[in-house]
Amino acid sequence: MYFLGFDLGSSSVKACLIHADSGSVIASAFYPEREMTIASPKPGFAEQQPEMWWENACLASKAVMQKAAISADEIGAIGISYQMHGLVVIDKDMNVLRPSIIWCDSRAVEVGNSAMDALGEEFVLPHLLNSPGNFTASKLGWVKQNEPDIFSKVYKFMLPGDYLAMRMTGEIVTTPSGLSEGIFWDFVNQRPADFLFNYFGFDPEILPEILPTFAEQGRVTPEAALSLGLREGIPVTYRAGDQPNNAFSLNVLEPGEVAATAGTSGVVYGVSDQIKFDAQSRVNTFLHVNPISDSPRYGVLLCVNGTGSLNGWLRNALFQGNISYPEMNRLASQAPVGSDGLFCFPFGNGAERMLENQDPGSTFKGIQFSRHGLSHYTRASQEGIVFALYYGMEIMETVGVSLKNIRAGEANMFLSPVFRETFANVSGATVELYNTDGAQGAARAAGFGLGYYKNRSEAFTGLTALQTIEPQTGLTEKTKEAYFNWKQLLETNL
Ligand SMILES: Nc1ncnc2c1ncn2[C@@H]1O[C@H](COP(=O)(O)OP(=O)(O)O)[C@@H](O)[C@H]1O
Ligand SMILES: O=C(CO)[C@@H](O)[C@H](O)COP(=O)(O)O
Repeated sequence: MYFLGFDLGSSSVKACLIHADSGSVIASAFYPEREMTIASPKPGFAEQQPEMWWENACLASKAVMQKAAISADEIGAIGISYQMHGLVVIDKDMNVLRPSIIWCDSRAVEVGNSAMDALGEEFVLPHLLNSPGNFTASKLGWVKQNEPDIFSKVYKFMLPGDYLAMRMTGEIVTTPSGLSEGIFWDFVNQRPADFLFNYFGFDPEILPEILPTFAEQGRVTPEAALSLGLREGIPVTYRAGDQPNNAFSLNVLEPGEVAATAGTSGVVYGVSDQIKFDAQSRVNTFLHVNPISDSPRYGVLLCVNGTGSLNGWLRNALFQGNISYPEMNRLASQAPVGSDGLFCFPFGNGAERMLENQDPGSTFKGIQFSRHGLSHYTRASQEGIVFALYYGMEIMETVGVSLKNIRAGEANMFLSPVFRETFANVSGATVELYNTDGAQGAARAAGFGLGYYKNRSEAFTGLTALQTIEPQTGLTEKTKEAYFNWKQLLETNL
């Protein structure tokens, strides 16, 4: 038997087919080759067309099936991971009513702040663990206030992964973890937050059916099977936001375990069995996904929006697309630690939660024409992203999350030696890089959702640490000094 995982990222849709018993990857593919478009029709807006996600999912699925050369009858289940906090709205015929307002769109910040003021922090925080901020509920509130004609046609709202699953199965379903990432979940009453629906004036009927994360959530329809190159009737048995899913992929399930990723966004994610939250919502707490524990697990997450998005922007804007990421990494390694005093602030991809939803834009500081060249720009960008992540990690530590040992997939910006070494040197943490990614994790999770795997060792057979990066004596001092200067500049300029 095989399991098929999809990861709907902001840059591409990845698909991965694994063998159920050995856990080995049979084939993987992603579409498109260059990052998907994020449209910004107005400053602070970030939108993607759900149809584009579906088309790329179909291409990735067909490519995997072609590479694997197995019969689709042998696929036991499908799992889905997806970019979080986005909003998709559909009418009663399942037509999408407007482009998706995605996670890094900043338009709803004021809507969320007004909700927080009206409902009162003392009430909101214990129930939602976060401000409604810029999350899905506030985005839906924005549509209601600004696009009443569209809002009046909304039959259901959903998260990006719920949409992908709907296209596969025809079922409109979500999960408690998904509702928590949308800030629709009341942690006190362990159900959708009625008071928030009342505040925004949302009819509870627009909520999709709620099913567990690991369970059958629908079966591939004949029409979808044709588009995906699969067979009808394969069950979808798992869906989760890409950050809890990244943690799952790395077998980060229990308290004290920590995962990281550096895709379009960069995230550090710590698991806890205690409710921990930041009163300023600079780091966020959502329901984690854990198939082996009867009691809830929580994921405390810091997000830097401008991670791979900055790296991709540099590639396109500075190098006009004529360079590969490995070449950029080589260039970065030619500049010294601290980039000879060139500092980059990577905040050019929407409201940064860690900066209390300010959107200062990205800046390079300290440019000296006779000293700095392309290698400095490339290194300063990678260092700036790591410093921003570490700035958030310091906040996580104040919330009680310990960050000594961090697991990540050997993927995205963790492929860059400068990036991963700077990460270990500034944080003092040991970083373990594994042979996995979000699509592979979603495939393994589908096996849990089907009931095929019963425990961690069955589900994670073949998951291997490829390398361990320890802080380097001699470089930690210099890296920390560069971070200290970066942080001072950030705080004086905010
Ligand atoms: N070899 C590499 N070195 C450094 N960064 C890379 C490399 N390959 C890809 N990336 C970065 O990873 C980003 C894509 O990561 P990915 O995990 O696919 O994102 P998402 O899940 O958001 O779609 C790219 O924008 C790019 O900046
Ligand atoms: O907002 C967050 C996490 O809270 C982002 O991590 C999104 O989930 C998008 O992820 P990528 O496209 O960067 O994987």
